[in-house]
Amino acid sequence: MLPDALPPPDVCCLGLAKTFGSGPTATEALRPLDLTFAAGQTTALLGPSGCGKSTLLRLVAGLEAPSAGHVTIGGNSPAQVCARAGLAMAFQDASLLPWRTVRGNIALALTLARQPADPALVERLIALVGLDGFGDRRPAELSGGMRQRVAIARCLAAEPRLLLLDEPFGAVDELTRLRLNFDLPRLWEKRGTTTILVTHSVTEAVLLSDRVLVFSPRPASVVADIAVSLPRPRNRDVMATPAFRDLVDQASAALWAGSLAGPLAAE
Ligand SMILES: Nc1ncnc2c1ncn2[C@@H]1O[C@H](COP(=O)(O)OP(=O)(O)OP(=O)(O)O)[C@@H](O)[C@H]1O
Repeated sequence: MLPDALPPPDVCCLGLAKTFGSGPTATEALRPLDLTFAAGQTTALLGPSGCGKSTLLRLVAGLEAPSAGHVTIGGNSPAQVCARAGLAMAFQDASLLPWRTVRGNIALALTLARQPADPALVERLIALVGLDGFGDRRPAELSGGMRQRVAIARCLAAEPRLLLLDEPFGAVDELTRLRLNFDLPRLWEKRGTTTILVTHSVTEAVLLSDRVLVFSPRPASVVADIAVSLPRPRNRDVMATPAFRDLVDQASAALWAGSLAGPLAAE
């Protein structure tokens, strides 16, 4: 079955916990968490560095095994969803194949999803992420921000129903980042993608998402769950509204309060 035929999934985390290692050197990254990410929604995860956001994303992607609890994606395990190419993830580090061109890296996502080659789609994605004219370049010939944009395009190629983005715009320049913040949600909305996004930018979290979850310092627990019901599509005008600024203030305050309550406060 092509992923197109699949509905966007709910993601449920039940008693999900992760400790790396054991004994005195063990690192408890996640306390048991119960969380549901609604189908078709975009949720941003905000929290101090090292609190466990990437670990949560990796558990949802099935790249790490939980120490306790489990994840279901539309009722299936992460492994089952991966096998049907229903899930794609973009990491902080773009992890492209160095011997393939931009075009080749993006097209590979279709091959891996056992979908037919679609050169026109690949060109549209290259344009979407602002890389017109760079389709024949190899990763080593691109800047870090350009490589991240290739990784985003690759993620979108197979039209996954679940998109996991781990600081995907970290190395992207401010102007391009803002443009991607406006353009990408339109694509997700059209496709009804369930999206979970880790970002360090409070503004970006509010701009992109339907919900912002703010985490405490490690081991991560949710300190605020903020609904973002700003109208879509969002643009620069939305950012100037009192409602937008109020949401940014709420998320910043929760981040700050969470950090004071957590282990960092004792240092
Ligand atoms: N494979 C691993 N082995 C041991 N410890 C790990 C491993 N992966 C993550 N950790 C630890 O788990 C904790 C959470 O890491 P994680 O990468 O999830 O944080 P994060 O919130 O995504 O941080 P950042 O915002 O800086 O990317 C950290 O203390 C980290 O050192």
